Amino acid sequence: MFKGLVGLVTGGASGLGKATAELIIKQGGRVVICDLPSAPGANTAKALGENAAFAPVDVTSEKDIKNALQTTVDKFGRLDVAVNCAGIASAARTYNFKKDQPFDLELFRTTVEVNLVGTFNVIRLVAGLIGKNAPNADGQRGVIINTASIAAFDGQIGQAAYAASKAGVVGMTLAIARDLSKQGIRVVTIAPGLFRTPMMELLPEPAIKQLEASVPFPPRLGHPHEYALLVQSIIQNPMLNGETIRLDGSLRMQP
Ligand SMILES: NC(=O)c1ccc[n+]([C@@H]2O[C@H](COP(=O)([O-])OP(=O)(O)OC[C@H]3O[C@@H](n4cnc5c(N)ncnc54)[C@H](O)[C@@H]3O)[C@@H](O)[C@H]2O)c1
Ligand SMILES: C[C@@H](O)[C@H]1CC[C@H]2[C@@H]3CC[C@H]4CC(=O)CC[C@]4(C)[C@H]3CC[C@]12C
Repeated sequence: MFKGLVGLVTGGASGLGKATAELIIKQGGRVVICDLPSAPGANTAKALGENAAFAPVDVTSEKDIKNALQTTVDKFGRLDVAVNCAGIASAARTYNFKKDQPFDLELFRTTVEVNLVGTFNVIRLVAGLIGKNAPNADGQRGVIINTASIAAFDGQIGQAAYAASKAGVVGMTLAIARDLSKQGIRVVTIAPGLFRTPMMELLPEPAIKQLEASVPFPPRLGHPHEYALLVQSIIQNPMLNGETIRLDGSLRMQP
């Protein structure tokens, strides 16, 4: 299905990104895993074989992403699909009245910097390489897929920074799709609900079980592979563009 396709996945050493990289390889594609130097990206790529490579990056760094794109060209000669999975999350109320403390502004800045600015940094740089591809019969040169969160719409208590960062990803999706449309590059965002990943497992198991029970159907956490299946569908369907797709078992989060 993806024979000849070259993908780049940020946050590809863990969770949803790792599942996406695994699916691209399984479907006959090649993939560059971009993740922090401290992440197990090299081992993940090694386990996936010769069609996978690791590029250590901070998504907020122009230099790192340009180096990753050079690695992509050196190893695989092109780029067709970029998937932005890199992200961080935190929980703190806007004002903690018990401790008489406002939300830490550096935490807010860092959350937006990684999740929103980092995602845009990757988009604005991968677009240049994807745009060099010869167009297919439909005029398409490639696809960029971003990861928001249902927190962009249902932001829970303690999620102001995370919700703002993810709402920004949702908000820029259509504008970027329009910017890149003449070059035949589609841009789609996925807003996942609750998925069993290391990020989710930052919560204690009882809290995870409680969140899990809140999902109408199926009443469970999503499997990272199910996120990757939506990435596959987006790649395959040329009419998907400029939209954010919730992937959440019809969950609407309570405060
Ligand atoms: N797990 C969920 O329930 C859930 C729900 C909605 C949205 N999301 C989003 O999905 C994406 C993937 O999350 P996950 O659950 O797989 O989490 P995860 O923590 O397993 O993976 C996130 C990856 O991003 C990497 N990363 C973080 N900051 C980075 C940076 N500055 N530069 C490069 N890489 C960086 C981490 O090293 C990690 O490998 C995130 O954007 C997250 O906000 C997750
Ligand atoms: C929909 C998902 O993106 C978010 C919904 C609930 C969030 C979790 C809430 C608790 C946080 C605790 C923390 O400090 C680390 C991040 C969280 C686990 C956070 C992760 C994102 C989700 C799951």
